[in-house]
Amino acid sequence: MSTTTALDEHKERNADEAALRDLTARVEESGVEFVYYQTVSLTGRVVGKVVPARHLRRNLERGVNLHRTAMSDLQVDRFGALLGGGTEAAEFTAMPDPETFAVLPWDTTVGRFLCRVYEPGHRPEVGGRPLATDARSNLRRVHAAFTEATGLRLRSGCEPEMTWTGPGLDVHVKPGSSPSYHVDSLEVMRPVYQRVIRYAQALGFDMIEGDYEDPGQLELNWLFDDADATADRVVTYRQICRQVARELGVTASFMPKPAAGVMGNGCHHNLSLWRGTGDDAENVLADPGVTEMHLTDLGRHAVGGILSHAAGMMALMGPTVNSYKRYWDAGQFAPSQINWGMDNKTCTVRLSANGRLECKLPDASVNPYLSHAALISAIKDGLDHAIDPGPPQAGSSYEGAPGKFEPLPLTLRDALDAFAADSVVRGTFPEEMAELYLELKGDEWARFCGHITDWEREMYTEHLP
Ligand SMILES: NC(=O)CC[C@H](N)C(=O)O
Repeated sequence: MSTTTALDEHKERNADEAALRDLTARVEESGVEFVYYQTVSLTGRVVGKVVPARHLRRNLERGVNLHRTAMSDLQVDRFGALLGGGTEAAEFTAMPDPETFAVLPWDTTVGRFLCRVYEPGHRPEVGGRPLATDARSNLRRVHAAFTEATGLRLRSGCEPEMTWTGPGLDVHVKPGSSPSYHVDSLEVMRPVYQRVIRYAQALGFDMIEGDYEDPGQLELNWLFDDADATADRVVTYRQICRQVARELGVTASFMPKPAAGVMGNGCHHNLSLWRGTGDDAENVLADPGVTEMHLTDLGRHAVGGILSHAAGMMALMGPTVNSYKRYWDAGQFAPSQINWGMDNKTCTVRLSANGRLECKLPDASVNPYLSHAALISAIKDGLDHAIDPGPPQAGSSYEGAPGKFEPLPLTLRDALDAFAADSVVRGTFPEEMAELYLELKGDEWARFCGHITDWEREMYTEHLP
């Protein structure tokens, strides 16, 4: 008995003769000699292989093998066991998506494809199925199912902030003052932002604006797009920044909260929902006839869905132990309560423009394939059940709590428990993925709990006179 698998379908699409001929000609013309076949692991790490470009046709038709440890964030847990690994040399099949071909601007002899990963054909029970822990292919499936059910597409614009440190990047900050938005601060970052913007543009980003925020913190933005494309760009953007850091001999950190008392590195997701395609597409969150800040009914329900599942999504939006320090340090424009507001930067969801919801939970260490998949499910739940988000928060959320929604979980452990308990958010992912995520992140939390910090040494050491 032979059945067509998802892997077969992907292979068939890639083997379209005319498209193959076009692409191989393009790659030849570009002068690329080496090709990265890459994807991301569950924690957002870019993984993959390099193959000489002369094997391009074969790789497009059959993919490349990727060892299972690459996709399962192999790490040693606190008992010394390997998580998600195993002793057998199981290989998955990484199939490139032809439309993602790009030439690396920092070395034009290298090209890259982004892939989706499948169980290998020879495993009878699962052979040819999408790999359950492949977040990139999961987002595409979740998004396609959402479109099928609602006729809508999620568009998203992400704003990753990050901290640059190293020789030549220090900015002197006078006590009580801030370097935010100073062009003199931006000047210090000139070698950084110029390279990042040039590389990003060469990789097809429509870069729109950038600014200097807190010490060492740079935010460079690009135009929003379909959520799948934006998630790919967030991952590529972090790759670009790491490359620029290597070239300049400095450090590029997406750590969510590098220091207390200054702003953390957020990665706000600006969301809109579109019906139709091309020039006829309309954003259903706003009524084009109304100029003052408002939401349509669908928009209100989308906010209701996001807020109802904010706690359940938190472990994906703030995926590290350090993420939670960003929410604790109230007053630094990261959310700390589950609420929404009209152009209110202290809320979980800010209506940042008519028709645009800014979800402020995600930080710069987010895996954008997980965050967008979760947001799609939360929004769908909001639309399906006409969830009312209540009135917008007026004034700062840092003082006093409006009581409609539960508080945000404020440690990774609490967030993991909320994720495990939220069947809508958890159900966005194959169970195997949800379980691996809980296992990996639970282990990260446990290792942190066992770590003795400087704060404890200072707090509990008896310094006798
Ligand atoms: N400009 C801003 O809104 C700052 C956001 C803030 N850095 C955060 O952690 O989310």
